[in-house]
Amino acid sequence: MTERGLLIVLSGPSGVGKGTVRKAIFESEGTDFEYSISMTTRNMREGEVEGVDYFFRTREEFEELIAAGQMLEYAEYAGNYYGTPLTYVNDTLDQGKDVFLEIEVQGAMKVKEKVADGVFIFLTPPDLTELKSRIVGRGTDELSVIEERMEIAKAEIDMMSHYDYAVVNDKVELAVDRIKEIINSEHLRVARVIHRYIKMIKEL
Ligand SMILES: Nc1nc2c(ncn2[C@@H]2O[C@H](COP(=O)(O)OP(=O)(O)O)[C@@H](O)[C@H]2O)c(=O)[nH]1
Ligand SMILES: Nc1ncnc2c1ncn2[C@@H]1O[C@H](COP(=O)(O)OP(=O)(O)O)[C@@H](O)[C@H]1O
Repeated sequence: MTERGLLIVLSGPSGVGKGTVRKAIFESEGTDFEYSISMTTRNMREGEVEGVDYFFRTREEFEELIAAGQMLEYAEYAGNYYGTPLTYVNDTLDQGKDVFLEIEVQGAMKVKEKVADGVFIFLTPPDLTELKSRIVGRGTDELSVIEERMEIAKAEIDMMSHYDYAVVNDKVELAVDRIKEIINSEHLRVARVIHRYIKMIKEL
């Protein structure tokens, strides 16, 4: 039997840089894990590609998949559904490959209930002033929405203690290196190494 892969969950408040750091991780050298493409009901943005950035679906289609038990987790965020298709994650882990999710906090907490041995990483801003300037700098939100997002972000930051690791996103390259180091060290945890040895011994 193949050893199951690791499920790695990167989460954190809106605007902290999850998407930016995730893309930088996948563009960097020496990463050997699979990205789980999420499903969403939000409109496709310019430059986005179906099946690359997201699987874009209608609310009805999304709700059918929820009802059929086909989502590992989902959350409603800014008026749209976002979720992780279950089959891809399960099949890929079963093949012994690591799977990487980049999702918001509510969804990450649901995954934690289901996959206790996942690696849960919380990306934090250096401070709240910097978080606000990143949300403002993105230029997609009006002032009232920014204030609302900041309130949500504070509540999200309160969830940090439920995670295994907190990584500061001060500089993207540093955050990428820290996350890669965490994943490498998780592979070296005694329980996983013992499992690998037992398997090797059985194959002798
Ligand atoms: N729960 C959950 N959140 C997701 C999923 N995919 C993306 N998200 C999160 O949904 C939020 C909104 O994503 P998006 O609309 O792409 O906007 P942006 O990342 O804020 O530019 C981000 O915090 C993502 O991390 C998913 O499958 N499940
Ligand atoms: N380490 C960083 N330093 C400065 N700006 C950053 C950093 N990481 C991300 N950003 C910027 O912050 C904004 C929010 O990043 P984004 O990846 O969209 O966040 P999230 O996916 O968490 O909502 C973007 O404009 C992005 O370019």
